[in-house]
Amino acid sequence: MNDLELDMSGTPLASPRAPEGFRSGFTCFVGRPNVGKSTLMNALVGQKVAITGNRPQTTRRTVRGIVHRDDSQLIVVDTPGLHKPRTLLGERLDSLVRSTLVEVDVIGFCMPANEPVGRGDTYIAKELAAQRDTPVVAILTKADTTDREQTTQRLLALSELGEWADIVPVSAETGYQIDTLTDVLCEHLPPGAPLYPEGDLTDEPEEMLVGELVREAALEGVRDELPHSIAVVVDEMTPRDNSELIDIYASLYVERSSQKAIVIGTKGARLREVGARARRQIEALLGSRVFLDLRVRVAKDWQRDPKQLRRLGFDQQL
Ligand SMILES: Nc1nc2c(ncn2[C@@H]2O[C@H](COP(=O)(O)OP(=O)(O)OP(=O)(O)O)[C@@H](O)[C@H]2O)c(=O)[nH]1
Repeated sequence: MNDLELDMSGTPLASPRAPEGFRSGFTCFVGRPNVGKSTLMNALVGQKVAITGNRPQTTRRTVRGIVHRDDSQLIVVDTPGLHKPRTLLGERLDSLVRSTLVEVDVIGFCMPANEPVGRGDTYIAKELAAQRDTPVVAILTKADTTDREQTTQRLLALSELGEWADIVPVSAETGYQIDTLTDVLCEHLPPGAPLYPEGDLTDEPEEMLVGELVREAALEGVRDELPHSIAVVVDEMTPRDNSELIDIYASLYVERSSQKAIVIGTKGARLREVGARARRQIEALLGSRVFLDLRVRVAKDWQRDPKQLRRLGFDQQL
């Protein structure tokens, strides 16, 4: 397993020898868009390392969240929802999900308690059945939204969807069974030394997290196709001389000038709100005061253009 672990983390082992009985390895959560995968990862890690949103397909990047236990270390890889490809970006996402599935030690299949089993769930369950070598734990998410009887019914429906190593109902909102889920996932990890130093919660560069927080703020309240058309690049992030302030310059890319007008809003009101919201989150993340300068730029049809995708940083992740 060692080659694979080094491959995925890209970092050397934190300690050359495994402490007696220690387990370490990777998991990923799969499921339809919007079932609560990113929120669940944040709950497991105990800090916001992935952005969430009430629009499907908020997640575009593979973020690793790291859960530290006395006897194990679980690294959560955040995958975009499995979905049928519509654009070039969509196609790349799909192959990313598939390649992630074969590289983890245990898969978490997420289905929400507050919706009946749909075609998307059946499609993904079938995909997972093909991963014979990797155990799959079925997770009923958003268990806070249903009463006991409905939860039981959903658990039953979930159990009939496939061959699961375990089934665990959880709520990332209330924390219900989050520890239990961590225990269950860790049981499936191979023996091995910790892969990351104690205290690390993610291996995403700070600039990436900052960009994601800006994108999250920009997505709030926008409709239709716009959420998929927004990409954020942090152009510069530097501590200001003789001050505790960090200067951040970021560009918000959209695909058309009509979208640019929406993002900016009347007399720039909307962009100011986005900036204020993002700044609060970034200050919490960095533990420092921040000056945030946001520019909105048009990159025509970037989702379909390989050159633009590369420029916006999607080639390294996808
Ligand atoms: N009530 C409740 N809502 C939740 C819970 N977990 C997630 N949500 C909400 O469900 C929505 C989607 O959550 P995400 O974590 O972004 O879902 P995702 O599966 O990562 O979505 P994609 O990025 O589209 O794949 C958000 O509005 C969350 O606040 C939960 O345990 N309880």
